[in-house]
Amino acid sequence: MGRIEDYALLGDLQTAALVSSEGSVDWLCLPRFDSPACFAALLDDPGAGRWKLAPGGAGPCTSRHYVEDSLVLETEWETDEGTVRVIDFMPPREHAPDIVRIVEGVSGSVQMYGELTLRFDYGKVRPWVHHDDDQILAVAGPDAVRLRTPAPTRGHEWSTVSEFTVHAGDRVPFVLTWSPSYQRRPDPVDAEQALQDTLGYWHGWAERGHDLTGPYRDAIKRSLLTLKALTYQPTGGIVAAATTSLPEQVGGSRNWDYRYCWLRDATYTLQALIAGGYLDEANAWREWLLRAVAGDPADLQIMYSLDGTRRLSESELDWLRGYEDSAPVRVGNAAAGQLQLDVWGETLDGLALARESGLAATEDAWDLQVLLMEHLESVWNDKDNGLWEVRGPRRHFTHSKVMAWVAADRMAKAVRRHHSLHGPADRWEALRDTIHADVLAHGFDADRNTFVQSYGETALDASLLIIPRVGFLCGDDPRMLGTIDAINRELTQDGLVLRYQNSASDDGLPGDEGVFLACSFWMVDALHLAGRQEDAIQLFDRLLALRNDVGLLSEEWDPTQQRQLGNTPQAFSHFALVTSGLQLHAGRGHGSHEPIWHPGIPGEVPR
Ligand SMILES: OC[C@H]1O[C@H](O[C@H]2O[C@H](CO)[C@@H](O)[C@H](O)[C@H]2O)[C@H](O)[C@@H](O)[C@@H]1O
Repeated sequence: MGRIEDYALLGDLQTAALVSSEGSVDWLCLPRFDSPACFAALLDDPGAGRWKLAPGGAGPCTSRHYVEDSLVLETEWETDEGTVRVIDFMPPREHAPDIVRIVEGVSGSVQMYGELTLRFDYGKVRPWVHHDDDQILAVAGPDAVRLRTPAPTRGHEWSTVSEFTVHAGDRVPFVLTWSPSYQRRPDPVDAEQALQDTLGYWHGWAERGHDLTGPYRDAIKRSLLTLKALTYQPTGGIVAAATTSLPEQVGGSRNWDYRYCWLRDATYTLQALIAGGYLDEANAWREWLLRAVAGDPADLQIMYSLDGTRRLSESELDWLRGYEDSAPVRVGNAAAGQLQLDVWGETLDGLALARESGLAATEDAWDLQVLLMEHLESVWNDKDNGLWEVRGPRRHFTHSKVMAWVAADRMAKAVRRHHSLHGPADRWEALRDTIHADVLAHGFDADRNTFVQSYGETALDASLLIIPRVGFLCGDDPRMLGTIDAINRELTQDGLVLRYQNSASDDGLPGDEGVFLACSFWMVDALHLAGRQEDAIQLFDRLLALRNDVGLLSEEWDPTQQRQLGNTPQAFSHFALVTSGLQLHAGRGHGSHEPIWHPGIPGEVPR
């Protein structure tokens, strides 16, 4: 399989597909992001399911791009015989999920080769395939997939092969549609009409946001589009990434399933979407949250499935080799059962931002916030697994305590600012001050002038870079300047930031990992808030250069091999890009709970 950065994303707001630069759809879960994959070649080889459509014998494309602000992908090959373009997209879902591929002859006459290998249940199940009127129908158990195309097709070794010549001006459509095998066949989709509708949808969505200008406009917009593609429209939930088990170290076992809704990742995504001008998504997510966490606040989970299901049992798919032999491939995620105290802070911070940005407070939403805060009052001083979800022993993570401070701060401020919001503000202010003192007493190493990962330990942690952004200390506080220096000195590889040193902090896992991209964006924010604007811009520009040719980032980067690592595209990396980019764009610092955008922000980055 290709490198992680070889993949582009298609999406219909309920699931996503990854298309390689060789024109192969190597990852697709149907009907939802977290359903079993019918194309799982990404995690094994083409026999685990894929759909290739490219000039016969061709390698990687000559170029590819998304059509303006959309998720419609155009991939071009210039060959000796001529030039051909494949237009790939998933129409935003109305009834059944479709992938549409239109082969367009640009010049000359090009011999095309298509190979559709469907393998349901993550590569395990071979369907029965036969012709059904004008369609090819593949059925196994609950799944049915239909392919409609005027191009010739034939069965070959459990795949459907299509060989044809495309001439300049030709447009040859392929429409692949999924439906439950026990339901009637979905109405056929007209490929050209679907293309116009899909472009219209994404352009309309892009225009709804703030009108961005300046050198970072395209990068920020692409990240916002990517974050939108990771949202699940029927419920308002947001997945952390579109994939499972892309490794944090090639050949290693740090392979996790990210196709779920983390309260942390989702609220950060929400902050980025709000900053980009998208309040509807914030509203949908708040509704999702109210349903997902309903019940006893003591039972709050740090993550749920897209519809709020709580049981996300982790298991291994032993029939898949894993990406470049990085085994195991996991589905489900045992982190769902962990205690991660930061999520209260992130959630209450995100809801405060939504409120301050104009999303009307509702009684239900405020009641939930009060219940969450009351529960946090009783547990903030416990040891936890921290935001990095360590599987080693629980600790007093400094970042978790800082985020508990955030929760108390936002709740107290809400009551003070809004007459209609009631709660024990005095008590929450007192708790806020207690936590502040606790962090400074136990989470700061005065001898080294740096905050540390957990109380009483010396290890560093990049999550502490968010301290000024959440308003715990000023950006130019000497303790923050010391932390920035310590992280730059001891926690970077090739100038990019690691989450923590595996050798110094027991995370309970074997192996190593790359640099965590969101942490480098947090360094951009910290530098900016410390007044080191030039350094912030330099690092941000460097991070932008790590995006692939279509603007996507996975979770991590391997500075030695110069390649992306981890699940892709990852919301964590993209929301961090958006907030850092907008902050630089605005040319001023802002707090996580303050709307970043308001009239009067200059349109150009001051350089
Ligand atoms: O490093 C071990 C943990 O890795 C995953 O967690 C990471 O991804 C989450 C989703 O983006 C993110 O919220 C978390 O901060 C990251 O550490 C994995 O999900 C965990 O199961 C695993 O223990």
